[in-house]
Amino acid sequence: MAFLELNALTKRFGPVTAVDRISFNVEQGSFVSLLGPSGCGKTTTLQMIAGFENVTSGKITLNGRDLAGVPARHRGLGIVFQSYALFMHMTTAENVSFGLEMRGVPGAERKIRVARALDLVHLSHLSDRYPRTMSGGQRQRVALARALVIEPELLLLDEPLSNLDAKLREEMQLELRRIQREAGVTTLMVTHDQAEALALSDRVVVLEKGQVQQEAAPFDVYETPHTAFVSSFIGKSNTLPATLVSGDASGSIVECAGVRLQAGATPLAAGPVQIAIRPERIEVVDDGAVLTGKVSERVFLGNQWLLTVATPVGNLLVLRRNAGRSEADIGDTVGLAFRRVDLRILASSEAAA
Ligand SMILES: Nc1ncnc2c1ncn2[C@@H]1O[C@H](COP(=O)(O)OP(=O)(O)OP(=O)(O)O)[C@@H](O)[C@H]1O
Repeated sequence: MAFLELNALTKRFGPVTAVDRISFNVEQGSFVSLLGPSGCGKTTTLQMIAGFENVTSGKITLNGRDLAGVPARHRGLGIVFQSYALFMHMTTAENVSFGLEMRGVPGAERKIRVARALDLVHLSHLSDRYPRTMSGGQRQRVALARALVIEPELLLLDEPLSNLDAKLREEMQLELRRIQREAGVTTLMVTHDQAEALALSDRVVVLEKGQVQQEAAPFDVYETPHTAFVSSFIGKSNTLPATLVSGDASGSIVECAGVRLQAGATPLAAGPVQIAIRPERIEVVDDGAVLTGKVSERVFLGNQWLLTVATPVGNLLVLRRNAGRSEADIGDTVGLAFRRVDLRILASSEAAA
């Protein structure tokens, strides 16, 4: 039995089904992200686990315990929200200590546990400071220490880094992972940021319109997306409508805008499909081009160039590593090539509907 189990969890607000029969597991000690666009039901799912929102149907089991009817304060959870909601009139140490006081933990033990939690988040030197005198990243650490000091069975994070600027956010991602590992706490994080989910998680659960689209390790979600939605939501992807002419476990042939292309393996039957290829899997080549096209846009990203190439099958994004020399320019004709396995066949959304 998994540590946290969601079984056909459903939430309806009147006619709106916000969460639609969601099922997934979280193993003890692991870090799982619930990832999806705005309005897909992430926060509602988290709120049901936390006990802040009633469940319409389905079941949540934590460490073998059915959470139905268990009030939020008895669920043993640590929670960090997007706005850290620190007590502004309390110092760092007082903020962290508060939850222990509420639970009647004696003073001497409180002191030891607060010191340990502050040490974990590297904030021991700021224990007497007030939140208003601290940076966003430091406040975020206080919020984490406050959630962890009660030694929760499960840590719930709702967009915990989204108030931080880009650079700090990257730093805090690494910190969050270190803290989670050191504390050994089972963690479920809600985010709309795919890069954050990939960087932090052991497993990613991708949600769309209240339903689980895919649940897998970050590498697998990126490399083998199950649907066109997952393919385009996680990383950049060129996704085009096509017709599957023939295909099996060894490879396939597709037709896209009248052009026949070799593609990867597929279990799907001949008919309408979508094809998807990552921009970094397309090479610009002098010989052996699969497609030829004209560069219509060029963006310099520092470590990479992002080209848009108008080809007979449509516009394709092509990502090239910056090797310290100039890149094909707007108006240039370029040859493009890719491995057939990198051209993935996905069920067309019309066919799947
Ligand atoms: N209290 C409510 N009453 C009615 N509808 C609600 C309520 N809370 C959420 N919803 C609806 O449920 C759906 C899912 O909302 P939810 O907040 O869970 O999405 P989300 O994925 O967390 O989005 P975001 O990233 O924007 O917070 C949305 O259509 C939302 O409008």
